[in-house]
Amino acid sequence: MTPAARTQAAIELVDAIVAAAREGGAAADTLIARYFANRRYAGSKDRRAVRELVYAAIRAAGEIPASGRAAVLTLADGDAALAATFDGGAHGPAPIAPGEPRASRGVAPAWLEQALVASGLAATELPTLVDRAPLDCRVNHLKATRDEVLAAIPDAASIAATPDGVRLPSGTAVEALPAFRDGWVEVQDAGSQIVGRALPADPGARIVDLCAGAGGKTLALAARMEGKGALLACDTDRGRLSRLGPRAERAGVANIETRLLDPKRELDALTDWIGEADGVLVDAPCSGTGTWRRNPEARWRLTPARLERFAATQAHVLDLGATLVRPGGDLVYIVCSLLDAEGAAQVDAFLLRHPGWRAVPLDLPAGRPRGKGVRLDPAHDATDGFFVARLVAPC
Ligand SMILES: C[S@@+](CC[C@H](N)C(=O)[O-])C[C@H]1O[C@@H](n2cnc3c(N)ncnc32)[C@H](O)[C@@H]1O
Repeated sequence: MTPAARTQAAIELVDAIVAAAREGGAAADTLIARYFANRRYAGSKDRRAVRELVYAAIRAAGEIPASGRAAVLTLADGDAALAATFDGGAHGPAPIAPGEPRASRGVAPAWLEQALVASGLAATELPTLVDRAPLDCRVNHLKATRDEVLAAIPDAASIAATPDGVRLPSGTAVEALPAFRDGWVEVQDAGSQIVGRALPADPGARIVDLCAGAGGKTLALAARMEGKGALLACDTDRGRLSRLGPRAERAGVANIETRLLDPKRELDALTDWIGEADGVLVDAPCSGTGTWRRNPEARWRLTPARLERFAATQAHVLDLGATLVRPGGDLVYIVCSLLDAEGAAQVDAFLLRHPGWRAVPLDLPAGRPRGKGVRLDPAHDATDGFFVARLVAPC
């Protein structure tokens, strides 16, 4: 592809991503994969270049842009080589017309930037929310030590704040590495590794991971439990939960049971666990404001109404989790969001609804206190953004 054709491809892709954000369509990565599936003439260098341009355009536009062209033109204003590709050639974009509209630069839509600042983030820190994320992995101690992984992957470096974390150069094809195929490492952001450790998980414990998804935190819990005890992984999403089985097999974990839950009737499938769990992890569905580094277009999809629906689901799954905890047991609440409405305020509201429960201090190697929990963010911790709180049931 010529440089101009790459620019045109990026414009078309940003158009598709904008439409998907407006209509609740597929994620940017999926759209990019589909686009190239139909364009076999694009080589790997073309794909990489187009993808980088697409993500740079998404990152630069805080508000949802009017068009892909407006978003890419914003980048072209500061990049003479990119501007030169608007040459009107057969496969390239039309020349830039005087006064053509540009996408407005920013971190997020104005209402979200305001909500983040009201949640205690400094305006100067906001740009870190859409920086490029590193590629972090967790060493699976059931199969290897961190030193063995560092020896096997020479480009990997220890992540100091985590006992099991290693950071790889961005873009590493991790799934092709023998260390990945043999279950020595799992892809998991350092922040996710750190907040997951808020839940005690001793060998022999009985633990429920209520919103397990594809099991990123479940597998970390299983490793800390050394494969001993009972670990129940639940989710309402069949597709996500079904990915946990093969991952557990690769990781050499045998003590995970999965259960698919019916939304709003979750307890029907959990009667045998009511009041029985030593610990329950509620890694609740959320707006994902802490993971914009990985999914920058997510900030164009969020609306105040969607945020309210997330908050209602979070209260619901927290109450559900509390039902499963034994007297004196732990309920750990996590969201990958930096908004108080989904973090500190959820915990305050939970404690008002559940007299006798208390929040206990957390001793984590990263993050700062926020309300009755701890918050990690890209600016201070070089991780995705998370809120975590540990709640203890009355005896
Ligand atoms: C933040 S994701 C979990 C990520 C996962 N724990 C990990 O570490 O990879 C939240 C999950 O909650 C699930 N979920 C949504 N509503 C739920 C409900 N009512 N009960 C249980 N899980 C629910 C979603 O399907 C989603 O997979």
